[in-house]
Order: sequence, then C-alpha cells, then structure tokens
Amino acid sequence: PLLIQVINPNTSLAMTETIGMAARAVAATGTEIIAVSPSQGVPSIEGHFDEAIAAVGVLEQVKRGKAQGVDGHIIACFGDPGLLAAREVASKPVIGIAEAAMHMATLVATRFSIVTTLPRTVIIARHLLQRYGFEHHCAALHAIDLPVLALEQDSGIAQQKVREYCIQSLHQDGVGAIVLGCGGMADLAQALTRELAIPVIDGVSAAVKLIESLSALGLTTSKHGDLDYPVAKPLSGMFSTLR
Ligand SMILES: O=C(O)C[C@H]1NC(=O)NC1=O
Repeated sequence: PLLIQVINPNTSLAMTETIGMAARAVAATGTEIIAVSPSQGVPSIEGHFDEAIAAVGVLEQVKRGKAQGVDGHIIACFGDPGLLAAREVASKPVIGIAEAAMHMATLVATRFSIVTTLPRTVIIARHLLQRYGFEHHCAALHAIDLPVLALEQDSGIAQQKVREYCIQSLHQDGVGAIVLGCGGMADLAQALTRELAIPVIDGVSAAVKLIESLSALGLTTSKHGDLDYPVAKPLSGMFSTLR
C-alpha cells in the first residue's frame, strides 16, 4: 500500500478538496491520498510572486510528508512551484501536475494544447514547456481569462469556459490532446474526454499514476548531483521551521 501526499500550494481548502477527490478517483486499491495545503500563503497562485510565496509552503508540507513517511509528493498547482527545491528536500519522488500532464499528453498525441486560467499564466506555462523540453509538442495555449478561484464558484461559468476552449481547441489547433492547466480543473477531465472524444488530461490524476509507477519501479528522486539534500545551515526567522 502507498501513501501519497497531494499538496495544493494555495490556501483555498475547497480547491484542496477538489484536488484530493481527483487524486482518489484514480488511486490504485491500497493507495491512500493525503490532500494538504500550506498553513499560510496565498489563496490562489496567479503569477511569479504568488509562486514564490507558495514554494515556501510546498517545502513546509514536503517536510511534513517526509516525517509521515509518505511514498511520494505531488505539487498540485500548474506552475509546479518549488518543484526542484522540494526534490532536494524529499527522499521520495516529487511530481508537479504540469510536468505530469505534459508527459502524459506526449504519450498519447504528437501535439497538445493547454487550457488555463489567466493570460499571464499562459506565459508561465510557456516557460514550463521550455524548461521541460515540451515546447515543440504544445501547439497552442488558451486562457479562459477568469481568476483561479472562479473555478470554486457554484455558477459553473469557469467550467463552461473550459469546455468552450477545449471544443475550440480540438477544432482549430490541430492537436491530439488537451492539457487542463489548473489544479482546480482536475474534476473536469474525465467528463470532457468522454464528451469531446479527445484525451483531456488532468495533471493531478496523471501525477498519482506516475508516483505509483515510480514506486513500483523502485525509482525515487536522485541524490546524486543537484537534487542532493540541501547544504545544512542555520535558517532564521520564519524559515527556521524548514530545518
Ligand atoms: O496558474 C493557474 O492558473 C493555476 C494554478 N494556480 C493555482 O492556484 N492553482 C493552480 O493550479
């Protein structure tokens, strides 16, 4: 049996619930999901400033998960905030939902598009594509132009916009798959895949299966080189809890 920690790096507990449910929906029998949020930070992550703040919370939660003996950590925000820092701290695998979704998309299609929230997040997603080496696999990126927390409102307006952009993308972008670019969209992928008859990929569920695969293969974060544990030194003030 596996214990997987799913970290929603923002402090919106409703989104943590959505993310936890999406993870549990695909978890193998015997895999337990612990969905958490940082004790302090930002209610939603919509840019570099938010990501820098959220990264500290991610590190705090990774340390907690490590103490709980989890078998892997998932960073459930499409910016993958703190991913490499978290890998330095962790002994077990750490997977970001953007990298997970992008990897899965390349396994089922030659080109994919991304549907995310704000126009500025589209730019950040482009940085991720470059960083992960998927620039040439992503044919188009779309923003529904609504804030992240619109996905937690009951109106369903954000969900409707995601569906509209997915339909537009499958007709116009010449892609074989669509990646949902927000942890808060995790509950939409399966229904959209069925309705639109194109793989619509959520990074939360993709990351759960990647952690299970890495665990089954006996693979974990390398401590040879730059992902070795952080150099030991005294940490002051608010960072002292990260020791
Ligand atoms: O950047 C985005 O639009 C998505 C990203 N922000 C957030 O609070 N959770 C996320 O997945």
